[in-house]
Amino acid sequence: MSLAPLRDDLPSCLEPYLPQPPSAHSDRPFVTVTWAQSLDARISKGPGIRTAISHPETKTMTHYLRYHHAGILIGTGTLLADNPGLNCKWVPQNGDRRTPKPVVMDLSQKWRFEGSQMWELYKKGTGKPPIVIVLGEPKARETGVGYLIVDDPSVKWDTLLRRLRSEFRLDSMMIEGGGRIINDVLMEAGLVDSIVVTIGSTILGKNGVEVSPMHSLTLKHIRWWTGTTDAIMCAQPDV
Ligand SMILES: NC(=O)C1=CN([C@@H]2O[C@H](COP(=O)(O)OP(=O)(O)OC[C@H]3O[C@@H](n4cnc5c(N)ncnc54)[C@H](O)[C@@H]3O)[C@@H](O)[C@H]2O)C=CC1
Ligand SMILES: Nc1nc(O)c(N)c(N[C@@H]2O[C@H](COP(=O)(O)O)[C@@H](O)[C@H]2O)n1
Repeated sequence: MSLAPLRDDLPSCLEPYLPQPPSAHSDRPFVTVTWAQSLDARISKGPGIRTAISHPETKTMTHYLRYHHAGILIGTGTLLADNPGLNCKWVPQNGDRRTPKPVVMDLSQKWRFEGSQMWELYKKGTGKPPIVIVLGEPKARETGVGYLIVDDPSVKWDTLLRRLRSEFRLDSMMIEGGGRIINDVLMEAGLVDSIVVTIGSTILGKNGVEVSPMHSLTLKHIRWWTGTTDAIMCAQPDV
């Protein structure tokens, strides 16, 4: 799949929200939470249903964000439903290719790298093998895969992100979903640096997976971009 061109005005719009050099005062990565939602705040038609929301030009924006992050993290629901590639297909004019390290949650070890879309992209040389978050020792270690072993089935985001930085040197992390993960991390005070939301001109209905955290969240430094059919909102949590 080739990408639509990146719209000229997007880099300057996104620039203040891109990862900053690692802070000497923090030992967690720079964290961006990003997703594409419908007008009724749904990110898919239902659990386990891969749903296209973004217009090709906002899909390219997502790949531009992937270009600027060291890692990209998704939850088990998304991993099993979407079989995602999680690589970066956007290439700047100078040809400097970069792709993030996928980080996937698979606590109960149901997923295999071999045969997945990530594996296909890795074999083609256009994607990296993932870090898999597992509960307890991995049942089988797959070649190329890194394992982040947790001993508590309820993962603490702050601890997890710090470990991704200290053990795997990932100093910026893009969290793409799904619903449970986004709703959880948005509620963690001081954990999220930037929020980038694509709003598609579609309505997905009550059965859809919703982005709506437990409590309200105030945003600051808000910026909007409008495209052919979608809008993008960039912001920072006001904590
Ligand atoms: N439009 C968009 O931008 C995106 C849409 N999606 C869609 O979202 C849907 C999946 O969302 P969800 O079902 O909410 O799944 P999810 O991807 O958020 O994963 C939730 C699962 O991850 C595990 N998990 C999450 N937090 C955990 C924690 N703190 N400790 C331990 N385990 C934890 C649990 O197994 C939980 O059931 C799919 O339909 C997918 O297509 C996913 C990503 C982006
Ligand atoms: N930006 C965006 N727009 C949509 O309409 C989407 N459905 C998603 N989904 C996310 O992208 C992942 C798929 O990535 P690959 O194209 O396979 O690399 C999917 O797993 C969701 O995280 N994103």
